[in-house]
Amino acid sequence: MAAQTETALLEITGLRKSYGDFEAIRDVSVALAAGELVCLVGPSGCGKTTLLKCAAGLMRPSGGTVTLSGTPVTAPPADLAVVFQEYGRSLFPWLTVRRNVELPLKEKKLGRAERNRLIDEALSAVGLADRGDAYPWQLSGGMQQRVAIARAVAYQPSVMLMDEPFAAVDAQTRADLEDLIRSIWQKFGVTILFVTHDIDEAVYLGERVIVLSSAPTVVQETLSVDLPAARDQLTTRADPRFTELRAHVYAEIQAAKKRAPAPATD
Ligand SMILES: Nc1ncnc2c1ncn2[C@@H]1O[C@H](COP(=O)(O)OP(=O)(O)OP(=O)(O)O)[C@@H](O)[C@H]1O
Repeated sequence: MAAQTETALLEITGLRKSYGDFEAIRDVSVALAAGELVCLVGPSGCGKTTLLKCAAGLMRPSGGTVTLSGTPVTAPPADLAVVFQEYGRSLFPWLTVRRNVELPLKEKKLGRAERNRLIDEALSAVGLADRGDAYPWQLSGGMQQRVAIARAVAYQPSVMLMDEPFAAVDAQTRADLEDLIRSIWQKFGVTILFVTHDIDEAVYLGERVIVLSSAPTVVQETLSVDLPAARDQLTTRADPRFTELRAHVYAEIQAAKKRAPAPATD
């Protein structure tokens, strides 16, 4: 663990969060090395969104620390992007796809040519090179989520935090978007922390899967996903090792749901 800490890009240490008397997160430590793709799963209501908001500097934890490249995160850092589940609410309907992707780039002091290059590259990475002039409401849900992903990619963050980004799309689109995330991760080398309640998705996407307990939440287990890096919806999901890993994570989550929380130590 010590070696990982030394090289961590995003480091969450001893994180705690209570809402009034309700103890949501008791003690969570997660460290991501640069270029890792890590999935976070846990029972419903265990605090996945809370954890991500604290990691993004959008919410102040009750205790513990978050650092990005060694710098404490107390507000949303410039080199971090978040993709939320509700793409419908994260895109501006009165702006075209291009303008939506461009919006956060305006904060960076870039020339127009460079800005356009980043927008083009991001839209083509998500397969929307020819839809730049469309408005979000003219696109399907899956396409709108691609726009939200393109916006994050164009921003060139060192870390992308994704909060159940595919929960609201149909199964076929979801499979396509999962493959899109793997390809973006491989192409841009971005570090990704991906939150999902879907066990299959976590195992399919992640190089590591972190299983959280029920609230008050602790890390129940960290699992290394020893599947080949080149993943494919048919062959990977038919791989006996995939089945083993998903059964293991499923059992861990069931155990987490049944386990009575330990009394607080402080
Ligand atoms: N602003 C708030 N005030 C009070 N309680 C809250 C608040 N936000 C979240 N909670 C509670 O904290 C716990 C964790 O919520 P959170 O949304 O982080 O969980 P989650 O794991 O993302 O849930 P899900 O899997 O259902 O999306 C839940 O019990 C929730 O009811």
